[in-house]
Amino acid sequence: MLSLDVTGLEMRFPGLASPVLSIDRLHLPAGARLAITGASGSGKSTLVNAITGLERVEHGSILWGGEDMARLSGWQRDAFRARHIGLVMQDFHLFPGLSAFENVVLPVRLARRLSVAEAERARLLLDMTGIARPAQKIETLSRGEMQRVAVARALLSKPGVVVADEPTASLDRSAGEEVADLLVRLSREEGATLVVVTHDPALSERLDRRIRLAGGVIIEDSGEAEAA
Ligand SMILES: Nc1ncnc2c1ncn2[C@@H]1O[C@H](COP(=O)(O)OP(=O)(O)OP(=O)(O)O)[C@@H](O)[C@H]1O
Repeated sequence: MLSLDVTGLEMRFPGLASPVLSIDRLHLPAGARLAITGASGSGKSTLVNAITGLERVEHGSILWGGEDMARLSGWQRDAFRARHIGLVMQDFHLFPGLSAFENVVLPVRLARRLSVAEAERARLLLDMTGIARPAQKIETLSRGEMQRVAVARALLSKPGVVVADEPTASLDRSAGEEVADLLVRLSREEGATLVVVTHDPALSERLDRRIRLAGGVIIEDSGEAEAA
């Protein structure tokens, strides 16, 4: 599992006078579980894009276990993400035409030959996420099942951190609760730090710490005392 240290982070976009994100300091110990909340436009996705390396950071540092994401080139960030960060997105990002199993192993297969141990782990993760038929075509699964496949895929390479962006937003309540359960339980069992952007109180309340953004600034932090 990886710790996170964000220092002096400022994200700006062309044409905007002020930064859309401005974070002086955010420390997350390895294995912590953080919820990022805030109104629409408050900077949640920009923060996720910065800490996962999807967006280039020009001001500040983002240390995952000591490695500064802000100093890596584009392809180095992609490699770091593939190796260390499991991503779960609101709209699943699964590939139709492929089975549940094929979706879980696709990122590995695109990078290298799938080992017997990885194939075995993919089957185990699908079992742990309650997907009974790994050969079922992904487009025939329910939305809740699709997101559970995405959770299995995120965990396949034993990432040190799992980052989920609104993972329950497009699910009904019971499917959302199942996915929330899985994310919290499996990230703990697999020893991954967990960072979740969510509007869903049922999910954020299950995490150890909540921060709230407004105008790109952290305005509430339930863990400020411990983190100081
Ligand atoms: N590429 C961009 N160019 C210009 N402005 C941007 C860009 N991306 C984001 N912004 C602006 O940055 C601010 C923060 O956006 P961001 O998507 O991070 O918010 P959010 O909290 O994730 O919102 P939501 O909950 O609606 O997804 C918004 O005002 C948005 O318009």
